Amino acid sequence: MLSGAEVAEHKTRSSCWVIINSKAYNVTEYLDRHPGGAAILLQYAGQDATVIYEPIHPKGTIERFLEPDKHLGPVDPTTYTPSTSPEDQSAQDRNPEIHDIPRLLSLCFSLDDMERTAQKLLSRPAWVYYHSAADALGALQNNADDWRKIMLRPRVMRNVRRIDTSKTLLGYRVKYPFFIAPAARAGLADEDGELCLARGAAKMGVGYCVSSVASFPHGDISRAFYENYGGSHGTLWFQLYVANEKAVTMERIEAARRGGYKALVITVDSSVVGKREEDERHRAETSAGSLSSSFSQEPPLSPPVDDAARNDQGDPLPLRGVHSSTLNWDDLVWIREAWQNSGPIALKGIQTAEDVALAVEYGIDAVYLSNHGGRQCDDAPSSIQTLLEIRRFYPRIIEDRKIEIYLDGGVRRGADVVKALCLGANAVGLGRPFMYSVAMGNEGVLKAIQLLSEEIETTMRLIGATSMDELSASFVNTKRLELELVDSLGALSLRPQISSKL
Ligand code: HEM
Ligand SMILES: Cc1cc2nc3c(=O)[nH]c(=O)nc-3n(C[C@H](O)[C@H](O)[C@H](O)COP(=O)(O)O)c2cc1C
Repeated sequence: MLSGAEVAEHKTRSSCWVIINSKAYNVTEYLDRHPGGAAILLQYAGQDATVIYEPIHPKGTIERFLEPDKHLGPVDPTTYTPSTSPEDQSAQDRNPEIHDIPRLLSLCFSLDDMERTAQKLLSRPAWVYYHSAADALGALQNNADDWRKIMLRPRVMRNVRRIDTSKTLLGYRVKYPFFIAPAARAGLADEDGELCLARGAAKMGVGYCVSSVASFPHGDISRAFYENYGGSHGTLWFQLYVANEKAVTMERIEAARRGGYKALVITVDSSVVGKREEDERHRAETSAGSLSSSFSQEPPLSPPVDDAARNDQGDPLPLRGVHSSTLNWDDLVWIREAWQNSGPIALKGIQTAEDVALAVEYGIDAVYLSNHGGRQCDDAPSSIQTLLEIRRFYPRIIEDRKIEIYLDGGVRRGADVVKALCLGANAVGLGRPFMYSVAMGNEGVLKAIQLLSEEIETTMRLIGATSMDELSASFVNTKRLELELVDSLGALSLRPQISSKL
């Protein structure tokens, strides 16, 4: 068995070991391949990294990615102090009385109630990861504020006894005009993570767009969906992050095809990962805590200047360059080829009318307006504002239904969903609310869907609409938000396309 002192000797770029769950690993050769970058590994070189490793890696990551000969075996736990901190335990571990999920759910009357309950249940790293947003939180705030700037215009004295909320999304029937937006690492909230979401979506007949960065293999998630699928309502999409390495992207597309995912949703707003300070602060705090209690008393190692991870061509990646930063419209050619016509293709993260027009030109099936829940570009517009921009500058795109339009960001009420549909969206996604629901397991997911669908039906009755086809712009007053629209658009293409480096 190794000792903490032996591991601590390997703390440089030329020999880098880490301890995770009382086992040592040699990550020297993995440094430049590590998707989270070499710097973080070097920061923990020679030390226990469990506390930071656990919340951000799906189970089985080491077994999958690190060659067996790099698994160095157990480390004597008496020779170093494992880096767990009390605040990283889930509230359930700290307070065993918080375990009556049915009781907790019976006290939730809105998605906001569910969020407050989830905050009590989730571990601190999970809460911080789900809750955080970029920089000064401007885009996050826009998402919350803009729904309130649109008023409803209720029509009365219409027979609204029967309401039909069903729709066809990218060729598949769903019971409600909302879907579960892709969000990474549901496994932080519950050990069944994405499986809870897949079961819930299939049972309730809604859509689920599964993240590239799921806590479970994509085959297991689609199995959980199809085992619970009634055969008539519900659909499963695959969200694709285009990776720095083409081979990784091809593997993801292949997993989507094999798993029977019905649409490929390519995220296009993540050339770098946004600067999420709540997340970074928490990591820094836990890393400081773990260092003070761990074997080594040295301060964290600053990564050497030449430490930046590199892409397929050997170019250094941008800061937080976890996904491809060269992705451009030309790449759609090879992505389409790899997808082999297995279903429609959507672009997620579109934030301007110009890019919607380009997507139409490129023959894309759907645009998914989103600022990534305010986690990427700060001060980006809300998706509902982008929808108004399309209505003003390209009304034909909406009138002639040239492309399906999805959107997300800050949707917390049935009324928000109805507003988006009145303005021409096909359906809306919800990210955080569903991650919070997973903290309450399968029942939590069902409850979130139930709460939202009831609110949609109530809003439709109160404005006097009985089906999705009846929803129109005459039910909303958008004047306040329209005052904030740009006066004119930019050129469709700002500069000649750089040719793909992938
Ligand atoms: C020991 C072997 C390790 C392996 C095989 C490994 C593997 C991976 C993989 C596959 C990802 C990408 C996950 C995804 O798709 O998002 C990832 C991301 C990441 N890893 Fe590791 N990792 C290891 C150790 C560590 C350690 C010790 C730390 C920290 C001390 C760490 C920090 C991170 C971070 C910060 C990310 C990026 C998360 C994000 O922002 O999305 N990793 N790692
Ligand atoms: C914790 C978390 C993880 C996310 N992971 C992904 C992801 O893996 N892929 C992606 O395209 N979008 C991701 N998103 C963005 C969501 O798909 C969605 O755009 C956003 O959550 C919508 O805003 P909302 O949380 O206010 O509903 C993530 C969002 C959150 C909150």
